[in-house]
Amino acid sequence: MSDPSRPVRTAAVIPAAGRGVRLGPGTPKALRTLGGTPMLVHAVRAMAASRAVSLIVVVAPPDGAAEVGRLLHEHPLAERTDLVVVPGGQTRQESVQLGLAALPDTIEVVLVHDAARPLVPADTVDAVVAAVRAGAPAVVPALPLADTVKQVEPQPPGTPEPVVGTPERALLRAVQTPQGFDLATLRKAHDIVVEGEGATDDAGLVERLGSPVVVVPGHEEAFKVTRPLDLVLAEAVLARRRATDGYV
Ligand SMILES: Nc1ccn([C@@H]2O[C@H](COP(=O)(O)OP(=O)(O)OP(=O)(O)O)[C@@H](O)[C@H]2O)c(=O)n1
Ligand SMILES: C[C@](O)(CO)[C@H](O)COP(=O)(O)O
Repeated sequence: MSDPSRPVRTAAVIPAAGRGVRLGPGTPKALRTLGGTPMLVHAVRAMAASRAVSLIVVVAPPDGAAEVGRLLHEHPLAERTDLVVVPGGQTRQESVQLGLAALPDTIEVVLVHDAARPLVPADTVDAVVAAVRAGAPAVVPALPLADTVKQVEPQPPGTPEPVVGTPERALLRAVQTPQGFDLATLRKAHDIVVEGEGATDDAGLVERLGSPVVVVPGHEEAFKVTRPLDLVLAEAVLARRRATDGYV
């Protein structure tokens, strides 16, 4: 039986190597600013806000690791959190794999958190860590859906898409990050799933192993900055936090 008083070493991998095509032309998405501070810096601070996290691996755009290193040097963290920057890959899955490869074997629990979810609250991060430490090999924060979802038969642009089904909404959840894992389980999942047959999130890879994945409550402010309107919402949330919580 595991000793609950023994410290479990927890790291966070932050994939930040995406271009942000859906946000529109410009610098890579993670380096765009939110309230004057790069989105990536907010995401790194959100992980460091959890006392459990002792190491953060940032996966930078493939040609931008030096720039990201400089940027993070200008925005230092409290001394208890170590920071490493590695270059990323062509897909999110590849970037996460490169981040996992940088983790020492002393790490037991890993969080994978999108740089594009800069405003996840510390309580959500802590809830994910706590569920993994309690024995779940894979934990995802998620929220019920507000919209009804239709399954369609995809058609070329301009052609109406026939509906083939309406999944029961009460059974669906919209999944966020950080997703938390027993490190050995996540490494195994990434090792056996070949690129191109991947999943859109890390828990999806663990599901293919046949290992259990559980959901804990997500948070509205953990939304992903994907399209321009998300940036407007993120600026508003940040401004409110700065005015009311002394958030930096
Ligand atoms: N090759 C990639 C692609 C994505 N990501 C990261 O994965 C997270 C979630 O991806 P998403 O928000 O979809 O970002 P992009 O891939 O940049 O977006 P888009 O598809 O609009 O280009 C982001 O933090 C992004 O930087 C990554 O590390 N490496
Ligand atoms: C991991 C994720 O954020 C969970 O919702 C999402 O799947 C990332 O998807 P994207 O294809 O990178 O937008």
